[in-house]
Amino acid sequence: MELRGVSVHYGRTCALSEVDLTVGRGETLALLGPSGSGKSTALKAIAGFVRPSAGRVLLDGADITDLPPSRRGLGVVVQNYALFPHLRVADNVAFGLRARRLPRAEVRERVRETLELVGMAGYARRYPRELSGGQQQRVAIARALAIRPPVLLLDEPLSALDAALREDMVAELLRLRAELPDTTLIHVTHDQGEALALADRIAVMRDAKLVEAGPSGRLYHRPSREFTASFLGAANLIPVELVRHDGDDLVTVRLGGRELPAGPVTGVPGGAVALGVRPHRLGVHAPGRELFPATLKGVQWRGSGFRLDLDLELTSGSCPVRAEVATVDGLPGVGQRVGVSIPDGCPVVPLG
Ligand SMILES: Nc1ncnc2c1ncn2[C@@H]1O[C@H](COP(=O)(O)OP(=O)(O)OP(=O)(O)O)[C@@H](O)[C@H]1O
Repeated sequence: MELRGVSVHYGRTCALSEVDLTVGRGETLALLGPSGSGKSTALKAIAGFVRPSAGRVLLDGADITDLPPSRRGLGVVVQNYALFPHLRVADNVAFGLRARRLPRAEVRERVRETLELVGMAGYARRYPRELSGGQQQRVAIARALAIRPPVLLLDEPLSALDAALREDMVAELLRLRAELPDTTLIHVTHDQGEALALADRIAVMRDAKLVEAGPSGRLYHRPSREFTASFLGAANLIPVELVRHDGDDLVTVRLGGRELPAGPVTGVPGGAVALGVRPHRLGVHAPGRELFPATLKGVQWRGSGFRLDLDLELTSGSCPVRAEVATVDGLPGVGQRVGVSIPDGCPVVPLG
């Protein structure tokens, strides 16, 4: 599946701006970004629900930009499942097969197989209203998969479910993916955990543009853009000065008058840079000579640990950061000064 320079406008709103993106066969891609960044619009352009104002959509090298959705042969699952309420589960799943005029015996067999695939074999005769939200979502996925589409498009398929059910469904989607190794999955989400759990590659979107796309591990560990570092893994971005390159992609940076080994560094030009430090990698202690001085601004207990809001004191001014720690025993109270440790080897990203 390929998008080549695809733009979409709704009236005067530009919802997608010159997006280039390729997804390989059998690959799972997450389109990740904040609300309104254009993720759903990108999915709709692939499905054929909106017409690009520029660019082309290709499937297996063939240009499908001008084909109506029904002739693209793709599977689509949207946020609120949209099952046909007056049809039983089996008839919902059979819908696309009957539209393709498959023989009855084949339809019956395919429905049985597909319901089994999503763990809903025992529910064929129920109506959608007799199912839970998670079960309805499984049926919606079965309905999209029944025609064995080469590409399955999922638009926030888990957003209507509660947190526990969402985690079960992530496990379910992973299992499904293993059973359908040739099916390409494109998954729209604003949840970075879901994207990291499910996707081989992630495409990060912001303000109608593709910020960066790449293998999930690379994007998490070596983001090359500030927005990727902060959105994927909620890294603190601490402005630093680049002192020197130490070979490969390692560097030395200066922070608060001290030098610190850092990297990987990806695609940093001459401009301003920041250290991307995940909240769980910051250490917070009583003040000490080897530590960076900070003020403790707030403490939130999160059950499994604490979230601390701090103001890191730098020569250039203060920088708000967030830390996640297991305990606050021995720490001064809110409003007091603390010491922060920053590990070596944090990624460096260009600012802006
Ligand atoms: N039918 C429409 N008419 C006008 N503007 C639209 C329409 N659909 C979306 N938009 C606008 O286009 C932009 C991108 O919307 P889109 O739904 O693609 O974002 P998204 O990243 O999927 O957001 P969310 O996570 O909230 O669903 C937004 O500014 C939105 O307000």
